Amino acid sequence: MIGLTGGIASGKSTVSEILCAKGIRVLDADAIGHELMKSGRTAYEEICDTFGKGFLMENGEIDRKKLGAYVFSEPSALKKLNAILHPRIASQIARDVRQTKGLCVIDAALLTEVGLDALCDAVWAVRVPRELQVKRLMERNHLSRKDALRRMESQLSDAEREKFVTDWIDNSGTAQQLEKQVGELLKKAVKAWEESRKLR
Ligand SMILES: CC(C)(COP(=O)(O)OP(=O)(O)OC[C@H]1O[C@@H](n2cnc3c(N)ncnc32)[C@H](O)[C@@H]1O)[C@@H](O)C(=O)NCCC(=O)NCCS
Ligand SMILES: Nc1ncnc2c1ncn2[C@@H]1O[C@H](COP(=O)(O)OP(=O)(O)OP(=O)(O)O)[C@@H](O)[C@H]1O
Repeated sequence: MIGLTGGIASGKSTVSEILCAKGIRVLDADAIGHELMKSGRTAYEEICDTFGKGFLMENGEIDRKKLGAYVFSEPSALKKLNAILHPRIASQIARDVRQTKGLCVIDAALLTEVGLDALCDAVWAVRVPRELQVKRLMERNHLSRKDALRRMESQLSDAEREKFVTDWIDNSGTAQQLEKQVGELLKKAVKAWEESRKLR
């Protein structure tokens, strides 16, 4: 199992796309979180009880953009949302991992915060220089510089990630340069995985 992490808008989804194109199964923690907060799920009820019906869209689903704008401006609210979702995301991913036979990658910005690093043999992290991260985040999410910085500051810094990362992926260059790095890391991971299978 490989953990894929990195700051917001560093390029994890872009790396995941490269991996998927190479036939690797990727478990996307953001997508799993989105599924878990849909109406009918227990997290939905807890989110409604905690944050009120003001965060619902007309169709009754949670308005993630509105909820995101609120929680990223209010640390105590983010803490409450994390307490509802993180244990559920962790359990769902642990279940998915148990059902996976081949090499698999967990894409999660909050890999260690959710405790998913415990499932991983290696942790890859994507990084970009801070200003480039701000620029990509502002452009992708149509955020002001202030809001982009707030979201970045709600996460660990790359210096803090250094403690648990086994391999860094530099995403300050072109798509081709990114693909080359991912290809090399994947070769190494496939080899390690095949070796470990021989020992089982
Ligand atoms: C705040 C929410 C509603 C915003 O939804 P939205 O669709 O706009 O964003 P999305 O889920 O795609 O997340 C985008 C990025 O924001 C960052 N992010 C998301 N949640 C958090 C968080 N709790 N703390 C810090 N950064 C976060 C990550 O870099 C993530 O990749 C949503 O992110 C959420 O429910 N977050 C709590 C669950 C969580 O921690 N998910 C990430 C698991 S790794
Ligand atoms: N090498 C690159 N050159 C230019 N733009 C890039 C590059 N890699 C990624 N991007 C762009 O940067 C933005 C952030 O990338 P991406 O969505 O992959 O980040 P992420 O780490 O998955 O974000 P999140 O933490 O929000 O899930 C996207 O708009 C993406 O198209």
